[in-house]
Amino acid sequence: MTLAPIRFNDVSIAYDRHLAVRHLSGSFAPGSLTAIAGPNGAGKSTLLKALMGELRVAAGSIDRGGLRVRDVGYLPQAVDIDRRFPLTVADTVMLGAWRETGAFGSIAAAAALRARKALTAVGLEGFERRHIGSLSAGQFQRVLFARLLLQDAKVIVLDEPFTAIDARTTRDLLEIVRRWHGDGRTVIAVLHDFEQVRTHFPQTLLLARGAVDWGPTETALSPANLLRARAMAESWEEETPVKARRAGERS
Ligand SMILES: Nc1ncnc2c1ncn2[C@@H]1O[C@H](COP(=O)(O)OP(=O)(O)OP(=O)(O)O)[C@@H](O)[C@H]1O
Repeated sequence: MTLAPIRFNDVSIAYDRHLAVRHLSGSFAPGSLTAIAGPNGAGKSTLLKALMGELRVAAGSIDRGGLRVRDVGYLPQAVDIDRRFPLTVADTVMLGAWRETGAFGSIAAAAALRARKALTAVGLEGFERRHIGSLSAGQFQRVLFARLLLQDAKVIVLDEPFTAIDARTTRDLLEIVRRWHGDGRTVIAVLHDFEQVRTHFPQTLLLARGAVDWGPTETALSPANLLRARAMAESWEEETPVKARRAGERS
């Protein structure tokens, strides 16, 4: 599996004129397993959305190493996924194979077989006909991992995949992440649990709008870096009132 790095070249991303990510440079090496960690509002989801082409960069550039966005396996945050569609578990997993079957084409028997295997791999054998709206949060996350298995992407991007997921499901899904890494795929995951990051993710981007550190996890999550990230978060929380106070002082 040959891949080029995914490079961020001095990337800034804005909502209106508010910069959510500032001057980020660095790269995800092919086959790397990287956590993106940082305080609330640090720009982690924003970064993934820009990587997935959902947001345009305000400045700088993202080089996806020749990959098309549709070739990346992407799992958005659970809150961004609508489960009210009248889809079965099998239909949802099959969406991972749309490149082979065509969005409206007849479903290839081979892909259907792979879907069943993927469901077995995530511990949901026999769930094919269940409606996705009837699943628990953990079961639904397993379905979405089965869909990623079917998609067979070389780069996999996960946004808080284990939030509100129980310990057993998390352990099973982390095992799938470990296998993806073993296959040589590039995996990037936004995570909040530092212990999980330290145990399972060799590389970390510690983000606080800008990069605090990006490299081996042990170094990136050093106490000094975590303090810096917290201080940066406090400074952007205070940004608006400080400006207002200064304006007031001058008048
Ligand atoms: N659609 C939007 N419109 C305007 N501002 C937004 C939008 N989405 C996010 N933001 C702002 O951009 C900043 C970064 O948000 P983002 O969701 O990327 O952070 P995050 O690091 O993923 O946070 P969390 O850990 O809380 O999920 C925040 O200040 C947020 O309020």
